[in-house]
Amino acid sequence: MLSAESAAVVRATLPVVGASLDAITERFYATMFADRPELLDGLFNRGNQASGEQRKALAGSIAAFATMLLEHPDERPDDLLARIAHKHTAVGVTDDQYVIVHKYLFGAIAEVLGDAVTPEVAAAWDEVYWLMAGALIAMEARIYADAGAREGGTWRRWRVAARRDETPDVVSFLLTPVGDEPPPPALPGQYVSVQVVMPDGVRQLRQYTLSNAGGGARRITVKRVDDDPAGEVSTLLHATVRAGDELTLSAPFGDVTLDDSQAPLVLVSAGIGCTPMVAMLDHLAATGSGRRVLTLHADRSPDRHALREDMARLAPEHHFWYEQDAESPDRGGLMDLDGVEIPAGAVAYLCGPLPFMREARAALLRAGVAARDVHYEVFGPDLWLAAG
Ligand SMILES: NC(=O)C1=CN([C@@H]2O[C@H](COP(=O)(O)OP(=O)(O)OC[C@H]3O[C@@H](n4cnc5c(N)ncnc54)[C@H](O)[C@@H]3O)[C@@H](O)[C@H]2O)C=CC1
Repeated sequence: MLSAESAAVVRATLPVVGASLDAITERFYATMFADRPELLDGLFNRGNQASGEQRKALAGSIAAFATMLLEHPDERPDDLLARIAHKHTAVGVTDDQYVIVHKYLFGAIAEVLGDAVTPEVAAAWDEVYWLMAGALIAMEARIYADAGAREGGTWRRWRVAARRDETPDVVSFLLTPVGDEPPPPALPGQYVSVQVVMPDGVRQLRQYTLSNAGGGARRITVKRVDDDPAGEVSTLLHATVRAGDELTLSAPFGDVTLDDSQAPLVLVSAGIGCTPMVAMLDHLAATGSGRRVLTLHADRSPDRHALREDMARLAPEHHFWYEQDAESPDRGGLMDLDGVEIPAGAVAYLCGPLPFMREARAALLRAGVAARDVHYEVFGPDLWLAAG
């Protein structure tokens, strides 16, 4: 909880800090990477750096955290922090990196805001930073322990047992662990980081949701993204990885996982957002679940619908929408819940492009699903902006 003195200072300075956050975070990353270029090798996503997405995410998260501390001084936004903590553990963040970030972030604040940063102002924002960092460090320690791993050290090698081209731009890799050590368990809905060495020698990581229940062999399903620097890892995996190759994967992380109640489920996805849904369906089938599951998926066309056969086989009660080439009983156009009976008391999971998720969430709320029962995760660093 923020001290009363700091709360007053943070409240008074939030408008000016908030208005300068973009400049502050730009300066922060520039100075940190100039001094510590090794952080760009195997930790930060350079595509998101180039586009400014990471900067906006950091600025958004600080502003959101400070605002929540002021509005709800007795609560900690654990749900939002947990989302970040899982992403951090998936890339291997370690405690000491919070000290590095602190140094460059507060250097940037002093540089951008100049004389406005009195010792009182610096101390109050320092308290905000360490409240957030302390909560994340504690959560990350627990998540690493649950994954049976040392801090930052969940990487292990997996062999590509099979490569399957699903659609013109989506490929699945079926992976088996290298060595005898049993892999940490995966929950349906979780993702792994894949670490690759790019042609220029720099290591890059990306997260991919597991697209099967992940007993012995784990599957990831990757869409090629040609027109965005952040897509360089997916495109490299498509172009170069074949059966017999090895890949470096983190343990599975992510807190949007299938709940274990008996409430009816509604799985709502579009495009490559099919992956967690197929993992959940695979898990329900593997465990002989008797739960009612309604699966709804929208895509460009049947040919572009990755894992279409798996989804149809594992989801007896499903509706598919296609913008092109829809054939009955599938429907044409974008997803439209008119005429779809949503079971009472349902728990819903959403995954797909952000505008799709916004529409789908609103439609589910109109159909009577409680807001607390609609679960989703935004891929990439725009997490907080979407949450706010
Ligand atoms: N949870 C997340 O954050 C996810 C994010 N994405 C991101 O979204 C981007 C596009 O994903 P793709 O699989 O290529 O999707 P896509 O562009 O192929 O679209 C798939 C389907 O989503 C639906 N859709 C798209 N925009 C919509 C809108 N404004 N309103 C209603 N329905 C809409 C349409 O039915 C479309 O056929 C990717 O760059 C990916 O990173 C994708 C999946 C999950």
